Amino acid sequence: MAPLERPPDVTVTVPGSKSFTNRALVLAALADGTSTLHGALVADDTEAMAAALEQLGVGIERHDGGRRLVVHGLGGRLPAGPLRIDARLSGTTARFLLPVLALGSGPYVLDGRAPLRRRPMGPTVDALRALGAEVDDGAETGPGHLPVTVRGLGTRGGATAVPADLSSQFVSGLLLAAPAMPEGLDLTMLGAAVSRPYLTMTTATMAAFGVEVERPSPDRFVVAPASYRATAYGVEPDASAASYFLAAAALTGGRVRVAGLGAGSLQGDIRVVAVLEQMGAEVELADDSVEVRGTGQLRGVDVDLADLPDMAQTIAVVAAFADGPTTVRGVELIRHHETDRIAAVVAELRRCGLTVHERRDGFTIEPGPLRPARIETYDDHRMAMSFALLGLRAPGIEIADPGCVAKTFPDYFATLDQLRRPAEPGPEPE
Ligand SMILES: O=C(O)C1=C[C@@H](OP(=O)(O)O)[C@@H](O)[C@H](O)C1
Ligand SMILES: C=C(OP(=O)(O)O)C(=O)O
Repeated sequence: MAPLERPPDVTVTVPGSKSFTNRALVLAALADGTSTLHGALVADDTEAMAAALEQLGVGIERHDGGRRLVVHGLGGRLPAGPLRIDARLSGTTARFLLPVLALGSGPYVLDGRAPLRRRPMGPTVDALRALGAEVDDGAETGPGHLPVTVRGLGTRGGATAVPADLSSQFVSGLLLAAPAMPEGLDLTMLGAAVSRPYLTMTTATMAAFGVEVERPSPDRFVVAPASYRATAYGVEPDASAASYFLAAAALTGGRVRVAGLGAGSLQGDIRVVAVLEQMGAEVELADDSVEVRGTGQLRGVDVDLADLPDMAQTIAVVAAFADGPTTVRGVELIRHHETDRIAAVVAELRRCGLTVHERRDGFTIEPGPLRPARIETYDDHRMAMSFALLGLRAPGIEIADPGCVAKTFPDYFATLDQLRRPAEPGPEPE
């Protein structure tokens, strides 16, 4: 990708939220009746979820290229096994589906591709055993890892404590299935919870499908046995996907607006604009749109991204162009994402010639001139999407395995090319 010839001045459209799409798919599947999802993401992560649910007997009609889904729910009744389900590379599919599988007799085997087999599943496995399910894990890759076999005849529900300092998805997945458990769920989080905004996204989506979650304390969730109500659900644009275009405005000195995403979003990653503003960009967060304007000035910052861990790579590439060092902290958990994202960011920015200091929970980037480099992406869509931004300003940046963006944003590079469009006409003179 050649550097931009002039700063962008565009409005871009990003696809639906992966996180909301996969939550809504699970709840529509558990509901009794027919739901419609509008604006759904069409990508590998969501197709993994949809295909898995179809194996469980959920009817899914795809319209408008898969962006509108008509889902015929099971009402919590799962077919007997044996079934083998492939979560591919999707952490949400794995962590959200395991508790769903514990609602059926099974046996169900949940597996995934090698990078997903490396990611932790132990907190969900332990919680499901505590709730009465029979779970065999680690036959091939060690305890707490896929493939995992589930038999749910004994699942009662009730009380359980779940570590929340490694991933928020273990808690989210158990909550999503909770109303279908005979005794419901009384879940207490252990440790310093990470990615907290995703927990709010979970309870908000559950409410949209008719189930309320009580929160007696910030770390405790109580869900009574209940039935989800089939509904029409609108998926908002993906704030994580939007971040790359908003960051592009900040690091090129241009203007980028993303429609359909605004101040009311529950997605924690919308908060990336506060970091871009701290670095020197101008930000306009309206009800139904977000706009970032680069000012030509970028300051280094010291930020804790524990609530928006997927933004660590986005901020890292902006930091490469700042006028001082940037430290990202509070994101040790991203070592267990698609790849060890801390090690990957450090290695690839060093490959570009920057001095980067690795921390246990993040990194410190010293900005400087970038040399041409072929960026390794480690099966990680966010490595590809974030590091591609370097090429908007620096020559000779090549992204290895660009197709890995299909995990959540198949059209990413076509959308990124829109930054080369001629400036949008300004308002007519008075
Ligand atoms: O619940 C979700 O939809 C997600 C939660 C987060 O996972 P972690 O809590 O493991 O960071 C996030 O990184 C992921 O992209 C999506
Ligand atoms: C961590 C991510 O996804 P998941 O955990 O759902 O695979 C991500 O999209 O950055």
